Amino acid sequence: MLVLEGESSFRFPLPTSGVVLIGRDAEASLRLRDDSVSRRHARLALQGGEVRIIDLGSHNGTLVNGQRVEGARRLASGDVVTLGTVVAVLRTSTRAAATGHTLEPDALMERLRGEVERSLRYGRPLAVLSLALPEPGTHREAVDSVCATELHSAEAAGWMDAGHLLLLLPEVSGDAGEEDLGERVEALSVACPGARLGYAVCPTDGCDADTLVAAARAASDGAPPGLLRAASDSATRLSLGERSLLLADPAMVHLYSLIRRLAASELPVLVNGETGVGKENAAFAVHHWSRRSTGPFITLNCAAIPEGLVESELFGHDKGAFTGAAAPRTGLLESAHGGTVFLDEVGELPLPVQAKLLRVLETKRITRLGEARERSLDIRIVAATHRNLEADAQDGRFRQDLYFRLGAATVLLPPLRERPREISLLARAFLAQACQALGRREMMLSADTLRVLSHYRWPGNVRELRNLMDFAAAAGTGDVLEPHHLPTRVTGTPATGAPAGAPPAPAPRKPLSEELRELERRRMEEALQEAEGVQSHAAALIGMPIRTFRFKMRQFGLTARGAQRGTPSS
Ligand SMILES: Nc1ncnc2c1ncn2[C@@H]1O[C@H](COP(=O)(O)OP(=O)(O)OP(=O)(O)O)[C@@H](O)[C@H]1O
Repeated sequence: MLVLEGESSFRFPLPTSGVVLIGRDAEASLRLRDDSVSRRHARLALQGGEVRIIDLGSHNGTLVNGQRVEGARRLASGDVVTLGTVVAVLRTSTRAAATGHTLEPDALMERLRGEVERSLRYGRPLAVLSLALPEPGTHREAVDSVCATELHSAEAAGWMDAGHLLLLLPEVSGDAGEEDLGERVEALSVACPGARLGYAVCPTDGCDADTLVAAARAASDGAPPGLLRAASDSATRLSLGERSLLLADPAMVHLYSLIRRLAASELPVLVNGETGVGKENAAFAVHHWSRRSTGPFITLNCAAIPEGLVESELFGHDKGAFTGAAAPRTGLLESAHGGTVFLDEVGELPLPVQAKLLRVLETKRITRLGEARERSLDIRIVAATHRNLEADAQDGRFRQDLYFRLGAATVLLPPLRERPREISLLARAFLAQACQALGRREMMLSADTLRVLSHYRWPGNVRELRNLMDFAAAAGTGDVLEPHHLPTRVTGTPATGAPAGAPPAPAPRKPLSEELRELERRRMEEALQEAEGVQSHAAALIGMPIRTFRFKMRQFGLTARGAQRGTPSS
């Protein structure tokens, strides 16, 4: 029920059954302040989806749609109730009862999987709203009652555990100011003061049910009490000097708090993970958050240096130490004095160099090649590898004592494919950066592209994603990045190749979904022009629900006047 009192309006969620006392009385369930309202003004009786209002002998009377209520009067959705100068509008009865919406967790997830599929296939909006109770188990009845009165028939809700309710909201895009989401949030906040709410939308925050639920839950858990947070706002941006990192996956967030703790110690750290996963960033974070942050951060990729040169690179040499050593040279370890050395691909270090490195770490002293004197050295080592160093140490490919020394603290970074929440987030951030660097207009990722990216295995991890977005920004001509702009290794579409002398192959076809989307975009543009930019008219012209129309306008980068922000590249 929407209540308008004085200068403000608020929503008052009605229970499915029971009695609601309306008035200025401290005991009234719907407590009003206006002097025109009697202390015990009226009573609502709710049962089996039916709502009746009874005037309790109020001084100024109760009216329904302008008619004075005598005795009990049944209310229908949309009825306007006047209590003194306070007005209340009822919205109910077209909604199904609570039991129809509240599902068991498994059934809810099954339903969400279906909704995600539908959303991706037809480009329809879908939002997942998570509510975290202030105390598990409290306010459940009030929240259930809101679900019963507020959910449309296509929507569903369910308790995922004692403290979290999940709502599936098809056709809700989660846009700022969107009435549908706002109303739900307001009603839930009234029913459960202090509840934290978060939402995720498909495909921006995830292209599968589990990712969306995780994103919505993370957003609700991170929201301040009584407030709503979007999953897209719940990512953490870490600024490490000139480096900027985006973290959204809970595992990554926890790993970076571990790194922050480790940074405070002087322990060597071993970072493990596939290529391009962000190992150097993690190593830099150790340095940045340590007392050494004002000292140098020196990187050596052990795999990139010819075996014969590694030793002199690391330890330095005296003049004439070997053929070609025309002048004395400071090694990398020495030049990192007071700071941190990042030894990337440490597993590739030759065994004799490993022995020498271990000695340096143990004695904190270094001897240049060809020199007899030792110099004291104050460095911290952060090493990284994509290999299983423990297995290498067991098999004798890596010195066990050095492995124990370097791996005193180990940080294992998960591959990008295991952080689905971060794929779309990083893709959008990298694409925006690349467009800015090229001085070109911003590009958007279509829903299909997000889906393709979320299903790709990312063998090159974050680096591959960054390179891909750089390529897309440089090569793409339109404002929307579609799957056919991506390399075939990513889309999985086999390249079409014809043997020499064969008749010319027909023009490669685009997937039907893309052709349909282009047709849809064209029709929407035409409709917008015909309706002279009035969106509701344009939507009506092509028989599209206005909310879907608005959602797709943003997806396609269409403006209200029907002028496209750029020509689609095809
Ligand atoms: N969370 C993140 N946010 C933003 N950029 C990231 C993130 N993680 C990695 N990157 C970027 O991805 C690229 C690869 O990261 P990085 O060099 O740290 O990976 P790596 O694991 O050390 O790679 P390699 O195995 O090749 O040494 C870099 O451009 C880095 O800035």
